[in-house]
Amino acid sequence: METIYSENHKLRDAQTELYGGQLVYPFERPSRLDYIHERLTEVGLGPISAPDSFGMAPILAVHDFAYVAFLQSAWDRWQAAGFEGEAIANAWPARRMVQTCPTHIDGQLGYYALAAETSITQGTWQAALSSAHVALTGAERVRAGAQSCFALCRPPGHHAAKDLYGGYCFLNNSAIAAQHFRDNGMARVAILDVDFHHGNGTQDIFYDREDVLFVSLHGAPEYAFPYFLGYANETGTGAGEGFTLNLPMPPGTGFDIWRTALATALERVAEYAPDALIVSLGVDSFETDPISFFKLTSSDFTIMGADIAAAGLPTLFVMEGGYDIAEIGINTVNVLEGFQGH
Ligand SMILES: NCCCNCCCCCC(O)(O)C(F)(F)F
Ligand SMILES: [Zn+2]
Repeated sequence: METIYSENHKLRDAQTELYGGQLVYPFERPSRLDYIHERLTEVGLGPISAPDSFGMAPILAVHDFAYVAFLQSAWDRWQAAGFEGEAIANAWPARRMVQTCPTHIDGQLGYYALAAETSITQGTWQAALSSAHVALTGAERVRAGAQSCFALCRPPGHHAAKDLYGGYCFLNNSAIAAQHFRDNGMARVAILDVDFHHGNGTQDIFYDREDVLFVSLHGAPEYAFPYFLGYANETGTGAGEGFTLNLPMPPGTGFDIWRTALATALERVAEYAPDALIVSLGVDSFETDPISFFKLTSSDFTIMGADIAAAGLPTLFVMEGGYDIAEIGINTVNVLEGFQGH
């Protein structure tokens, strides 16, 4: 299986994340991809190629123009406003307030942020754009006939909506790839999100559409970020009714339960009969992930990959989360090796 990868991810090098009332070194750190890259090379999964550039059109096919303009200028405007630290939202249009975008950068951060843990820093925009181009290059490989491809994306994307960032995400790589498939001849695309966290952004982007099926296995929103989307009763709206399937699971869920949910998810995918499958691949369902509460083991990830392969669909894997960094390489590549059958 070929991997698409760019060193540009290192331009996203935030030094602070708001966690437990403290500013800590971010869980979503550049070294995550070093461990995955090292494991890919160690097992010889396949060639590792640089992304092509796709400009801004595929990004603007998913994200609002004003939001993209905000992301491009936020850091410079934050600095120009005289703030010392990294750009972090601290005020939101909460209940019964108006959803009007303010003029000041401090207000705009809160208007566009869905959470406060994620800072915007020098290089964040460039890294996010490059990450989307990694996903698009992987999509092109699948379009050109590859049975599978791994888009080693960083920063991740599945929390980003058309006009929202947060949860370490800025541009929704999987959604951008799905829209690219749709804009280039595919009638139906399925997105399977196996990251521990609900892909609220991906769900939101396609929620009223029947041409992209969204299926997610994740920590129950009563207990897990993003908390405010991901319930089983969210099934789509309008033309999209029935084209969102959420499979939330409680703290302590192990692979036996998790695998049953995967089987349900893959049944829905088979019924939908898409032209391609995009897997939002986070491995934070791992038993010792520091910010999650599922109990999958490293060998479970191999079985996960094999189960996904059984769907028999052209498959684009898009990297999302995973924070037990010493194990992220093994766990991620186990999925890919399991998918390939060796
Ligand atoms: N007390 C825990 C607070 C966690 N706050 C942020 C969690 C973000 C998860 C990001 C991710 O893993 O879903 C992605 F795939 F997007 F990277
Ligand atoms: Zn996650």
